[in-house]
Amino acid sequence: MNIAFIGFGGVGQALAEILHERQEKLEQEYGLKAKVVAVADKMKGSVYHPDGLDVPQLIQSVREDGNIEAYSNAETYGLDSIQTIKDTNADMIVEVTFTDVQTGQPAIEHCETAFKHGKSVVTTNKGPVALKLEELQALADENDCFFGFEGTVMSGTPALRLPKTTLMGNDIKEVVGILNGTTNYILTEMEKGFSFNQALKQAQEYGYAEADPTSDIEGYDVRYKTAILSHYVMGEAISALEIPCEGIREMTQDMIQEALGENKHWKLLARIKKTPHGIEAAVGPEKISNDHPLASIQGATNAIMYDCDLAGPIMLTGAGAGLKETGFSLLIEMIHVQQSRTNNSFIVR
Ligand SMILES: NC(=O)C1=CN([C@@H]2O[C@H](COP(=O)(O)OP(=O)(O)OC[C@H]3O[C@@H](n4cnc5c(N)ncnc54)[C@H](OP(=O)(O)O)[C@@H]3O)[C@@H](O)[C@H]2O)C=CC1
Ligand SMILES: N[C@@H](CC=O)C(=O)O
Repeated sequence: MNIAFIGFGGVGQALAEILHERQEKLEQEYGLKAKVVAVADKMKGSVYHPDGLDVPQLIQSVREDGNIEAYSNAETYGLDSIQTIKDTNADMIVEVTFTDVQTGQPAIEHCETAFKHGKSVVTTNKGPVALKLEELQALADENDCFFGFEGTVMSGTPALRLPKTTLMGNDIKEVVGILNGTTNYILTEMEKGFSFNQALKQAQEYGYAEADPTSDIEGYDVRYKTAILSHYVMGEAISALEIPCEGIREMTQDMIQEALGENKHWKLLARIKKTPHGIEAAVGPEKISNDHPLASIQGATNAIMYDCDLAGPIMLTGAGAGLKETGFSLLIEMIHVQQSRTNNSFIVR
């Protein structure tokens, strides 16, 4: 599998390191020979070598020189993201540029270009999936390509694959979840007495927050994830903009402490419900009591509850953000692609 990274920030670098560190195990256990052949980043430059790049040297160039082009053994430098997708020997495009909650660009164009050139895409970028899932999936299918996006909801915790595979046969009536690591981290830290801004700064340092954290704080990131769940898991496409959405910017220390005094916790919740008139979804802060299953979810951990008609309520909890965790969500997609290539079978989503 020849891999090209489009975007090489926290998540991209984390995945590159995982691929390098687990190289032997991936090959032995899953037959996955993953070779990083190209990286294209907006400000940090781009490198390409058809025979593969040396990952430790690549990471060193980025972290020590702040520039990918400090890497010394590439064949080609300076390709832009579209040229990297079209004109290299990569067959797996890892789209990890920032999520644009208005247009989904440039990631949508990256995905379209890849599929039109017969290349598969794995991404953690919510824009293309929330805004263009149907069109992009159709284009991928038409060109015999894979489109993987597990990490768009709850990073490395399989919030999409679990309901689509393990819970098959149930009718999922309702989904409720804490779907943003940054805001859950902020709310948890505020309960310990830290200020909103101190907690946000820490979440940014840990790599949880979006490039523009407004998206986390105002709830837009959760709104996108809610749209993805509604479409992909609940089977009805709703426009993200139609989902009523309130974030946590107005949350004060007084509100947090008052809730604690009542044995309650503020949580930013996403709710998606099947009704006779179609899907109803909303995002907003709710004060929930100590005995609510989501009340104990702390820090960047997220959780989601699927209300299944046969299996009853099922809750999944795990990382909602984090670089290694999100890198893992991309790795699992690659392993699935490799296994389906090896077995000549359909991919288990
Ligand atoms: N971090 C997390 O925990 C999670 C992140 N995600 C999603 O994963 C994606 C990546 O996240 P993360 O790595 O944390 O974000 P970063 O901001 O660290 O990295 C994004 C990278 O994309 C680059 N970039 C932006 N535009 C372009 C472009 N047009 N062409 C090439 N490169 C571009 C940026 O370049 P430069 O900085 O040089 O301008 C930056 O290096 C985002 O979409 C995010 O929403 C999803 C789940 C969890
Ligand atoms: N900024 C997001 C990252 C994952 O989608 C979050 O904090 O959850």
